[in-house]
Amino acid sequence: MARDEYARFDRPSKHGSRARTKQRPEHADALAGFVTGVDRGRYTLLLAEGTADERVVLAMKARELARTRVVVGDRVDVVGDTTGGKDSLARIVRIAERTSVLRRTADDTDPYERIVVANADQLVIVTALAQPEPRTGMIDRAAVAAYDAGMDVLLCLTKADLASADELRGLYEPLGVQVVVTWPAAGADAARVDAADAAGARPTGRTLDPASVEDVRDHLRGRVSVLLGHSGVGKSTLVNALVPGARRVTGHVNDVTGRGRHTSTSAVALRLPRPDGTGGEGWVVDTPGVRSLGLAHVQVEHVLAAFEDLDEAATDCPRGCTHLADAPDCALDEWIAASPDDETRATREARLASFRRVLASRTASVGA
Ligand SMILES: Nc1nc2c(ncn2[C@@H]2O[C@H](COP(=O)(O)OP(=O)(O)OP(=O)(O)O)[C@@H](O)[C@H]2O)c(=O)[nH]1
Ligand SMILES: [Zn+2]
Repeated sequence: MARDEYARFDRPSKHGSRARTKQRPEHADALAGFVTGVDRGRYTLLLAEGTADERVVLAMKARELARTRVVVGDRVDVVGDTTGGKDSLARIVRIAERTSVLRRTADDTDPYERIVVANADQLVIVTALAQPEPRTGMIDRAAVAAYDAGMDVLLCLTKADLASADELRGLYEPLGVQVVVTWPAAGADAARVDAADAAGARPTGRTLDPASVEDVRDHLRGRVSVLLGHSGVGKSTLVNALVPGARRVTGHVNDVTGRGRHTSTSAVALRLPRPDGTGGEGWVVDTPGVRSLGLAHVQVEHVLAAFEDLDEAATDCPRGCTHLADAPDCALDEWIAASPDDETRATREARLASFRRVLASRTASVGA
């Protein structure tokens, strides 16, 4: 097991992060890079982002980092051949302190929860409204993992042409989860795509309604967002709509394109292009193969911290309170009782019910 997987992780403070680096200031000439892909010990980095010198560089880890995991989203320092030329290989010598870490669950082949993405701001839970049916247990668990990591949650509901989003909105909006909805563009394309789908050709080039895609883009702008979703929910369709020509821009060997299936199970960061095609306005990290996120390490207090009002109300809870519905003397029940009027009470009740449902999913069996 890599030691850093279990190194203590300090949540970034809402009042600014403490930038400190433990490493000695060697390699003063090192350049800063952003890890966009990892493939068998080779790291794809973007250097000089947003400048005329911006380039994609392939790198390996320096020997002193042999036992340290470098993941997509990491901010690193590199030395050596940083030209990005053909056959060039740079060396990663430092990893910046992470502001967040998102872990995938342990599974049969690997008993450890591993970090899959570092420094992400937001988790985008992509869920189809039908085909396949939405599973709130999975959404709840993903939300808990995100809140524990100090990330925001965006619920992206796809296939709105097939079913209404009202019910899911009602479940998650009380939590303060942002909800966006996508659906296919109307027109001749739809018939062609349906025929291709019926013939089993995939992934298809289904075109999403441009306004619905813009709405998603508005929520991603300027942030690092991790996209998580089960197979078939339309995640590839969405990524292709958000990042046309992703392969060309990022130069990955294992990224997502409109023409092939995922060939890798590793995460990859794709840059959201600006409308004029210059530079980027945020990153979307696709996580093929990640089915659910790790919850074993989750601390209730971390999750609670994501909800300011509940966090404040819970200061009167008994020591070690689980804050769940069956918790004796939980101050959150008192908070409801103390509502100044009926409307506030209804709002608080919905919020607490959502919070408790999400929190309870932590201990529910996987695959709920
Ligand atoms: N009706 C409908 N179908 C959609 C929509 N978006 C995507 N699809 C279809 O849903 C199926 C799955 O879409 P993908 O984009 O391949 O889904 P995915 O989540 O990437 O799944 P994997 O490729 O298995 O990881 C395809 O047949 C799409 O054409 C939508 O908004 N409405
Ligand atoms: Zn409590």
